[in-house]
Amino acid sequence: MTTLPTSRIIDGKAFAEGLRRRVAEAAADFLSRSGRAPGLAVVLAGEDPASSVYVRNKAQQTVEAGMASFEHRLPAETGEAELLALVARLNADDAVDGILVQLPLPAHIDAQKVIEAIDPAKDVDGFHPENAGRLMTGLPALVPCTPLGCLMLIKSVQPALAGLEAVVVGRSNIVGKPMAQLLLSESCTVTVAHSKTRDLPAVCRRADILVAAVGRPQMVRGDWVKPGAIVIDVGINRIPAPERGEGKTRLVGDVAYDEAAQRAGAITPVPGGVGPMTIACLLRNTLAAAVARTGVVVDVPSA
Ligand SMILES: NC(=O)C1=CN([C@@H]2O[C@H](COP(=O)(O)OP(=O)(O)OC[C@H]3O[C@@H](n4cnc5c(N)ncnc54)[C@H](OP(=O)(O)O)[C@@H]3O)[C@@H](O)[C@H]2O)C=CC1
Ligand SMILES: Nc1nc(=O)c2c([nH]1)NC[C@@H]1CN(c3ccc(C(=O)N[C@@H](CCC(=O)O)C(=O)O)cc3)C=[N+]21
Ligand SMILES: [Mg+2]
Repeated sequence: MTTLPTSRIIDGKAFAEGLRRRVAEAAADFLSRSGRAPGLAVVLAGEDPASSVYVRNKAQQTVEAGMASFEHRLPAETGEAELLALVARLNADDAVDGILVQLPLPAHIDAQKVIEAIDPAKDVDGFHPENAGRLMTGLPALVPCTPLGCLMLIKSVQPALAGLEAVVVGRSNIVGKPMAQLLLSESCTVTVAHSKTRDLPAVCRRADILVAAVGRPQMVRGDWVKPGAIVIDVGINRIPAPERGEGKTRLVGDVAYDEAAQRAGAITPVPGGVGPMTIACLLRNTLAAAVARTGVVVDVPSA
């Protein structure tokens, strides 16, 4: 009788704690060498429920890492011109090394215009076209936090990625595309799948590294996973959980975890996988931006 090996669970929460500790040490060095702490400004316009989880966790962790946190909570009715004026002030403020404008923005604001207004040197999300272009051309860049965190987790279980087949499901500018670019930089053979991909299960089964960034709860099934593959679940989906009581919800990823864990060599859980890495990488990018802007030399953790 044969039994399938159970996969290694990639503990993103623990990895993120370690990363935040290293960032905090470097932030303390930065403070002692420059006379100020690295600073992160977060702008939240309106009340998106998914964003509020993220903002809550992040503000606390910024301060715990020894960085200055500047919160700007604006009403949902805030005009585009007003938001652009705030970004201009943050660009000019020397105490601010990183600027994050929480997405999605209210529908009356052109998000792309706001992203392009951020000083690329302070663009800790890595969403500005200048940083996206630098990543694509192999120049030093601020890299989007979620894919950077995913790459760190992948490398934690498989340091040598050259030649591996990677499949990224999802092609957004904030997750799928930069993830594909990072894996290409590691010399993986990269396939980017999306809603028009034909026979997605077969495409996924080719993957030694499978990254799901789709936004569809538990879409990736167990039999889409090649035995032994590394599975990275970026999805954050809140679904009803009547078993927990009336009106209760729970978080699930884009991967059917229990099934996939039967076949994967290693897999990230939701919660406790990619999510905590996104915040840790945001702090890492804030430190990196502070270093690049000032020339103060401290050790910035990298993937
Ligand atoms: N853990 C974290 O830190 C973060 C988690 N997230 C989560 O990651 C997920 C993805 O986010 P994001 O990239 O912003 O999402 P988007 O909605 O911007 O992009 C989703 C992508 O998935 C593709 N897609 C949708 N349906 C299917 C399908 N049935 N088959 C194949 N592909 C499909 C879309 O294809 P097409 O382009 O053809 O429309 C699109 O490229 C969400 O659950 C989000 O909440 C996001 C950011 C950070
Ligand atoms: N400009 C911008 N940059 C972003 O990076 C950005 C954004 N806007 N808008 C929203 C999405 C979503 N996102 C998450 C980050 C961390 C968790 C996270 O910490 N998740 C934990 C806890 C979740 C929980 O317990 O509810 C986990 O998965 O374990 C979730 C979601 C960043 N985003
Ligand atoms: Mg991000």
